[in-house]
Amino acid sequence: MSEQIRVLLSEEELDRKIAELGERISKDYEGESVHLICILKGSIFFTCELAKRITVPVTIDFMCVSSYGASTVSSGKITIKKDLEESIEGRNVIVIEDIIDTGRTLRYLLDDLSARGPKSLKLCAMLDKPDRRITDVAVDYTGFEIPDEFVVGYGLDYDQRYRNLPYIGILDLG
Ligand SMILES: O=P(O)(O)OC[C@H]1O[C@H](OP(=O)(O)OP(=O)(O)O)[C@H](O)[C@@H]1O
Ligand SMILES: Nc1nc2[nH]cnc2c(=O)[nH]1
Repeated sequence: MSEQIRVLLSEEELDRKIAELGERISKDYEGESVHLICILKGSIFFTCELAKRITVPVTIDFMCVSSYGASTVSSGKITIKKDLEESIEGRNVIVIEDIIDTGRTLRYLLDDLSARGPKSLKLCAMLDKPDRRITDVAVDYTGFEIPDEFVVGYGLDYDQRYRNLPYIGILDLG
């Protein structure tokens, strides 16, 4: 096995960008509070770091969704594997994703969550692969646009491994 990982975004670059996003969110919600929805599993690291950089009151909940169909081919149909514990009615919700690729997951979440009556609903993604988009979805806060490469680290996995890398790397399967 000769998997190799090439650094795409260093820990320092990620730290700086997350601090910037935290500042923007804190300004946008001045005088209010925000309810962060962390989409498991990939977004755990990003959500934790971002939450630390937000200066308005923050609450956090978790949701896990997945595509189903044949094991390697997503049918594009999404199901909820773990739902939120708290109601989002009347709250300023920000959905936190590690990556937006085809856009299917965020499109589904936007439609599902907006029907639950939040006061506001915004999307925040650490990484965006615009070349892969098949459904139009507007992301309010984006960290980095990246090329169409398979990336790991900072929450992102390959077969459940590499989530703990402190940087984002391009995986070369050799
Ligand atoms: O824009 P899309 O094409 O819908 O892809 C993006 C989704 O794919 C990844 O999740 P994954 O299913 O790999 O689960 P994980 O976060 O548990 O690794 C990622 O965390 C997003 O939720
Ligand atoms: N780990 C990982 N998951 C993804 N889901 C969609 N794109 C990617 C990617 O580049 N890496």
